[in-house]
Amino acid sequence: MKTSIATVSVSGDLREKLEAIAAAGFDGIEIFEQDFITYDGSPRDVGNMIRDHGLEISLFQPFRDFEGLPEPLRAKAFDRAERKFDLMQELGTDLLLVCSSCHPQALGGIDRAAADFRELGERAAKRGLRIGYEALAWGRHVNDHRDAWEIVRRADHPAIGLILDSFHTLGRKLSPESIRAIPGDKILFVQMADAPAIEMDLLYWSRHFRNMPGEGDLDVVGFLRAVMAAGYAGPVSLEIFNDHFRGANTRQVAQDGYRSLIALMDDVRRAEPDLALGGLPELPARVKPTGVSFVEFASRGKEAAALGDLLGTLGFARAATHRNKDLTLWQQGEIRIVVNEEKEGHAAHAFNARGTTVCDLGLSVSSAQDTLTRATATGAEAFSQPLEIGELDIPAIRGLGGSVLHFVDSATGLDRVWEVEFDPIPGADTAGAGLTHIDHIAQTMSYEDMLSWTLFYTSIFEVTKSPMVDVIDPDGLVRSQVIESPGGAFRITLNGADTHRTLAGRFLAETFGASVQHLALATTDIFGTAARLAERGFAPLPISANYYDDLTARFDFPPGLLERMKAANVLYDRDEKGEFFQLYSGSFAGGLFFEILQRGSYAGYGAPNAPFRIAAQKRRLRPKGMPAR
Ligand SMILES: O=C(O)c1ccc(O)c(O)c1
Ligand SMILES: [Mg+2]
Repeated sequence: MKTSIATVSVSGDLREKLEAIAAAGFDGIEIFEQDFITYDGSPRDVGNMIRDHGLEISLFQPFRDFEGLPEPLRAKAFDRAERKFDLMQELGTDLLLVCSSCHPQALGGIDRAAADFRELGERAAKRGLRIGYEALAWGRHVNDHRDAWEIVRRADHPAIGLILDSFHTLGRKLSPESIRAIPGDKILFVQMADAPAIEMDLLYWSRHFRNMPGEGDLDVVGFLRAVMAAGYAGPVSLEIFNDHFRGANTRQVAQDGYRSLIALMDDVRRAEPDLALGGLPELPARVKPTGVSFVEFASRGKEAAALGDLLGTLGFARAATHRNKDLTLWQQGEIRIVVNEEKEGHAAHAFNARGTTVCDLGLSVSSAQDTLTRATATGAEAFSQPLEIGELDIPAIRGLGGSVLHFVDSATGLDRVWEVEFDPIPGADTAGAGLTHIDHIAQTMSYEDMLSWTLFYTSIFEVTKSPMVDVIDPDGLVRSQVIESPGGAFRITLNGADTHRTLAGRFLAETFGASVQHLALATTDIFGTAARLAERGFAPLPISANYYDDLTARFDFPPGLLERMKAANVLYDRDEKGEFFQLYSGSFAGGLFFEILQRGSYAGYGAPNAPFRIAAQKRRLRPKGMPAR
């Protein structure tokens, strides 16, 4: 299975596109006519430049409004095709994509179209070229792959075949199952695209909202399964028209594309084990995360002391120090927070760039090595630092935003790192204020990066993603999406900020693009924990009295509960499964904060409370006595 991508899918000029596509690992490209025309170089030079990047030209496209035309338009269409054949031969590609006609004068009729294609096939064959016919979802007469196939079948010419595009089939809610019956060698090319489930005009949806397989809501795996089951053996290509991608970082989009394609082909291979799908790298199945092993802050000096004070008021105990490095382990229940004050290495760089920041996350997984193998096979960069004697080699990769993700398992003893590399501090009370484990980690990013991050997690781990929800900040919108493992042992919330004026956007600006903005720590007794935190001098985020007045209007509470929540600045929500309580710390280090929650069987994240929490945080940011802007 060779990989390919249409040049329209990434930003930049043709040379920038090729560099990024080649660096990401693709075997070939579909050259979009527009990208060729806007480039200042002869077709031969362009062909050579593409091959110099180690890429094949899998296809040239699109050729529009060909079939079903009355004379003299018909003759003109053939002349146009001959000009494109010349160009293809100079470029060095043998396959042309013809998309179904949208021409106002195009006539219907399967036999008429088949006759046109037979003649085009004759002309193409003379030059050793091939033609693939694709049904656009909005084609004038042909907008269904089954009709396109019937035309190809009746054209009955060796140089004429079918091109399938997942968007045009799935976007129209057509079942891909009929593809299984098409002879595989008559399918000349396959384009893959996903899209978010939004009701809108098909053409507009396709040209602006397509995204990488796995980033949207279409059943792209079901589609490609049907194609492979038909016996298709050609390249699997991405053709993504997306407004954000057109303006985004070229390399990032190309890398995301490669990641999505490898994960997709692997899903198909697993779903159709009887098919021999050659040429795909062996990679382990998605790995199940079983929790968060540790969160590591880069900090130093006074900032580290302030962070330590805050951790102390939250009930954490200094539990151990590293034998070789300037690392302190703070622990409470199963929660481990490492404070790294090293002057060299990754954490030092993170601190120098951003101040106190979460520089590393340790995830507990079933197999650390499998996680590393799968992550690097899908394009992640392995990360390592020099080890001293007695230190464990914990597999790690670079996450997005420059952070590092470590994978810890018990099978190979990596979870013993605390005993192996650290000296315990005697008498540490790790029961603390009753915080038991990390419920979730909240990562903030610019909205444009959200699809990337979601794909990163969903392609490596066995997790599901929730629908995106809007969180209203007084100064803008933040979009939030949850990634969680089955059973919820591992949960990440991704928050995409549109502007620098939102709390999330401000955090990004102040920290130069850090990612972890808050850690949510679980207790089974929110009021008991709140009381113990108060004893330690913890100052919760004050919540307005109006919030509690509104709560009484929305919910019925047993006597006394509302007063207890109000006194402890506890926020409340409820779903069919249970009740949810949360309270927050103030912010530190450019906008980091902690959340403390009691969830029981409640499945959400308190989204209805987010606007009130954000408003409360913003009130505290404003200097005293300053009116609201
Ligand atoms: O939007 C279009 O016109 C268009 C062109 C070529 C394609 O392969 C396609 O899927 C869509
Ligand atoms: Mg297409």
